[in-house]
Amino acid sequence: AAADPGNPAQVSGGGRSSSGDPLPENGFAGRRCSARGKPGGRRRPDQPTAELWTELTGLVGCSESEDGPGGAAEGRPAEVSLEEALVRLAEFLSVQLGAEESFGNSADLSKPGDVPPLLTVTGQLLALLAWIRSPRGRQVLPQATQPASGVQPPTPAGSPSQEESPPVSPRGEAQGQQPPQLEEDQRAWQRLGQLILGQLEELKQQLELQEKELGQLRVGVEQEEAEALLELRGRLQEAQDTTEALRVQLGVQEVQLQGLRGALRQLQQEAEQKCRRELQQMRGQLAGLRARMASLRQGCGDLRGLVSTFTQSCQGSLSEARGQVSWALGALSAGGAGTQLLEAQQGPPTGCPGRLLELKGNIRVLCRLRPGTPSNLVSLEPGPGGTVTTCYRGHQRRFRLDWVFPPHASQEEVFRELESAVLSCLGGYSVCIFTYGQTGTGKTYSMEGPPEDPGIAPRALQSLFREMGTGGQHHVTLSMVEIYNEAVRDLLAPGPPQRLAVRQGPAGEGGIQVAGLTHWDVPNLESLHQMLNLGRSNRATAATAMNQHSSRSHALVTLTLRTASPSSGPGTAGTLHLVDLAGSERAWKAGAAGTSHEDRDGAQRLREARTINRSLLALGGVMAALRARRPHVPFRDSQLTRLLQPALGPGATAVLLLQVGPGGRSPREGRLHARRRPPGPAHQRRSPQVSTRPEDLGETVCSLKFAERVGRVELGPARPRRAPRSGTPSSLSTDTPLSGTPCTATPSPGSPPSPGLDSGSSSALAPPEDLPS
Ligand SMILES: Nc1ncnc2c1ncn2[C@@H]1O[C@H](COP(=O)(O)OP(=O)(O)OP(=O)(O)O)[C@@H](O)[C@H]1O
Repeated sequence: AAADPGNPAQVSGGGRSSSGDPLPENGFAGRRCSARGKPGGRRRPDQPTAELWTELTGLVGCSESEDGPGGAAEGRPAEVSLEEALVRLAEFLSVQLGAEESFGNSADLSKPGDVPPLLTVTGQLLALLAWIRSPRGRQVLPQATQPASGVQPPTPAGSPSQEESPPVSPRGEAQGQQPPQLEEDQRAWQRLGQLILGQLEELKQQLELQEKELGQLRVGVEQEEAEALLELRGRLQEAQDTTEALRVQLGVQEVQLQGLRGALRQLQQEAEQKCRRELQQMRGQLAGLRARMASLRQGCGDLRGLVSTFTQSCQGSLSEARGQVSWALGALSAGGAGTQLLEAQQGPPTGCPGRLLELKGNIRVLCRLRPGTPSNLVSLEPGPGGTVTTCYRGHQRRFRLDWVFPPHASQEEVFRELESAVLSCLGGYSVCIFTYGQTGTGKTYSMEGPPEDPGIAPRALQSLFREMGTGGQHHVTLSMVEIYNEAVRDLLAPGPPQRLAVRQGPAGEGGIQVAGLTHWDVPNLESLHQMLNLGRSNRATAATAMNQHSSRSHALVTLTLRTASPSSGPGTAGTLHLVDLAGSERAWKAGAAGTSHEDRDGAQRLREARTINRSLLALGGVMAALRARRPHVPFRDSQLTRLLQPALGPGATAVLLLQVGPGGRSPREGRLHARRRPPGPAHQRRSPQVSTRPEDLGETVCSLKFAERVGRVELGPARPRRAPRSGTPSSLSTDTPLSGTPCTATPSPGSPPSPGLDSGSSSALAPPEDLPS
């Protein structure tokens, strides 16, 4: 149809040649050739629009050449029908339209002026195709293969009508005798062809334009793509670098995290351990505080007791003073004031020591720690109202005592605390000082002490004699006994120590009596020391001879101090008991026999331990009864308590010095110690090193318990005693002055008393005739 716009017959595919037409040169024939050269006749996607156009026009040319007479017979390209050509053109245009739309050049069909020519042309082609395929078209079209067929395709204006057009005759005839209708048709065809050609031209230009734009777009897109690709690659590289760096950082941070976690775990563990430790410490402190509170409560109770005792004592003293004053006034008014006042003045001295004693209380428990005591086992708060804390089998226990001496306390310091009690004997008070504790804890050291550093006994005697002066107002007597396996032996008796009988005194006289006990008059300090040495040597000799150990027996020294009574006055009789108690070891320990040849010794030790324990238990029982103010006090349960009855009776003062040390000797050690121990004063002996076994601490705890119990005992206010009018010395009895052998003779100074001693009276050591039965 494009080949010759002025010839509609060519468009309809009439079998004429296109001679003189410039288009068929590159028409369908060429297209056919290229279609053959390319299998399938498919158009390449990159084929430019100009080529397509050429191909299209070539198609029309081919069609025309095919229509020529005999053209197909000589190997010419196959005929293309008009319909096929139109179909292909429509296809092509619709593809083009699709391409335009895909570039976003879709037309706005609502405005008729904006409808693109390509769409109009395509629409007209489709209308033509529809007409060709319609029954009318099919009827007409075979005739239309001839130029004279008179086929009239539909025009945009709707003319000419197919029905009205006359039948098309062959071309030869039509050229000769063309009816006016046919001419009309031809003109219509020409107009249509021109219209189509114009539109195709316009289409071609648009296509070219679009191709150009497409090319530019492609280049732009490719450049953009390349740039974007480059940018993306750059970003990818950056991202990879960043990822790598982050990975490294992550690794480092993971390592740091691990370290931190480990540190955290360690910190947690440390904190837990610290918390546990602190908790334990706090528990210990709490337990200590509780114990302290309990002891404070107890101390409070004691203090109350002391206050009431003090009040009673004050009232007693006041009434006594009132009585004395009224008696003195009465005596004065009676006219015999001179002599009686003198006698009254010689009544019981109520000086400083006595009053101090009353204030301090009549049962006092002091504690002395031996040097070398491990502080992890026994710790203390020294001083008045001090405490001793033991740590035994993981349990801490605190004991409050009246006074606690530290390990470095001197003998002088210890005695200073006891001096007032000792001197109160001069005022008629009865004072008893015990040393109590395990073997090897320093009982003998504290009581006797070495010569260069004397203990309580020598200092007490010295102090008493210094206080008495040389006035000769006091009459001093001395007795010394030992209790071994419940046997009482007189250590000052002439000859080997004899067993003595202890009896209750006659009814009404009270107290106890020791038959045959020797009492020595002591004129001065030197004589006293000689007598004491005699007693110690007797004890040591006995221990050696009988395989005994001094610490397996209790030793009692009794000093009686009577004021020389004026003829009309009663005077006073004070007593000082110095008691070195046996070691407080338990029986199982003492009885733990070693080898077979030592079995006899073991049995002996066991018996000793039992009797010692029995006597100490009895002492504890007496203390408990006194504390509970029971009407019956079991003084008769042991020889020890019987002998101590006057010292623990009403109005007496008792001071218990508890010795605490690292532990005693084992029985085996004790035995060896006993065998090796030479006779002589205790201070001349050297005790072996004591053991520091923690299990020995059990003994210390028991001793402390005992001491604490004793500390709670109340004996009532201390009272001075009047000397009996009979003139006999008072020793172990309070109510009954006579309880032993009165000594009138005094051993000469410088020579210790002995059976052969002639000190002016041979009867001095003889058993008294008035010995109580
Ligand atoms: N405070 C102290 N300072 C220095 N040494 C002491 C002290 N206390 C005790 N000792 C020493 O400890 C050792 C044992 O003391 P001591 O013999 O007095 O004990 P003990 O309890 O009387 O024993 P035993 O019951 O066997 O007689 C002695 O060598 C003594 O010198």
